[in-house]
Amino acid sequence: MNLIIDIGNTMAKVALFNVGEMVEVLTESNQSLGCLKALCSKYPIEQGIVATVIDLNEKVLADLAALPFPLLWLNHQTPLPVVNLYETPETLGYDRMAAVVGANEQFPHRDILVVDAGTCITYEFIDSKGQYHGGNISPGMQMRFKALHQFTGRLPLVGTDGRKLPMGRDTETAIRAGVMKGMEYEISGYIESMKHKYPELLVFLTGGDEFSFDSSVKSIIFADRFLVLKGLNRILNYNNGRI
Ligand SMILES: Nc1ncnc2c1ncn2[C@@H]1O[C@H](COP(=O)(O)OP(=O)(O)O)[C@@H](O)[C@H]1O
Ligand SMILES: CC(C)(COP(=O)(O)O)[C@@H](O)C(=O)NCCC(=O)O
Ligand SMILES: [K+]
Repeated sequence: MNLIIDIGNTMAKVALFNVGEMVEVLTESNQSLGCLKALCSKYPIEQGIVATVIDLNEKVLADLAALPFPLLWLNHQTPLPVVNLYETPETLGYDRMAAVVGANEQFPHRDILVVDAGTCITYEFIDSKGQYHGGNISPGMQMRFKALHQFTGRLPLVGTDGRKLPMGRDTETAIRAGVMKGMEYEISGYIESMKHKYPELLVFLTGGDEFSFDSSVKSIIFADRFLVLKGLNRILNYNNGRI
């Protein structure tokens, strides 16, 4: 069995895969992978992979070093099942690469846009030849709410809970709509503009931020919350015997 660890700027996601099947998944703090010990005693794990976009603290590093099986640290030198055309592979966040590897595994000969809505919203494009071209980095939902509060004199910190209107009628709904409708229009805009260039485009939506889509593009969207984990599992299997 494979241990898959995706450490983001907000949350760590840890999953167990038995060949291609995810048998368990946990979301927890990215400051203490407390679940590792329990998982190691619960499953016969043979190997693991870690992708992190943050510097890990000493405790997490020690816990990972103590794992009793080979661990692949995903980086710019790791062999990949797709072509990486990103011009700065050494600065790429490999959660982004894992997301397209996961999408490409499901639809290997399609042009795909992956939208990952987490701390940041990232937009990744991989073409039908399996070439990852890169994409864009945009503020995530919580970052938008926090920024409006932190960088203004009087705006309150607003969250997703509460009245949702297309156009705000008071300070709270104005901020909530500005963030949530802004994200939806941004995402729809990317999809619409990319569909002109790639008419057969498929779209994956992943990441921890759930939000409804009531725009016309819903038909070509595949929601797959575990896309990064699936991509990491594929990369680990692709490197079998090389760890
Ligand atoms: N248990 C949780 N704790 C914190 N945020 C959560 C949780 N579950 C979902 N979220 C939402 O998911 C977002 C984090 O999504 P995720 O894709 O894990 O981010 P990242 O990969 O950037 O760490 C947060 O911004 C928050 O809105
Ligand atoms: C863009 C990101 C912060 C997204 O991370 P996340 O939202 O998953 O925490 C991460 O992929 C990253 O640190 N990237 C490095 C810069 C780059 O990808 O070019
Ligand atoms: K992520």
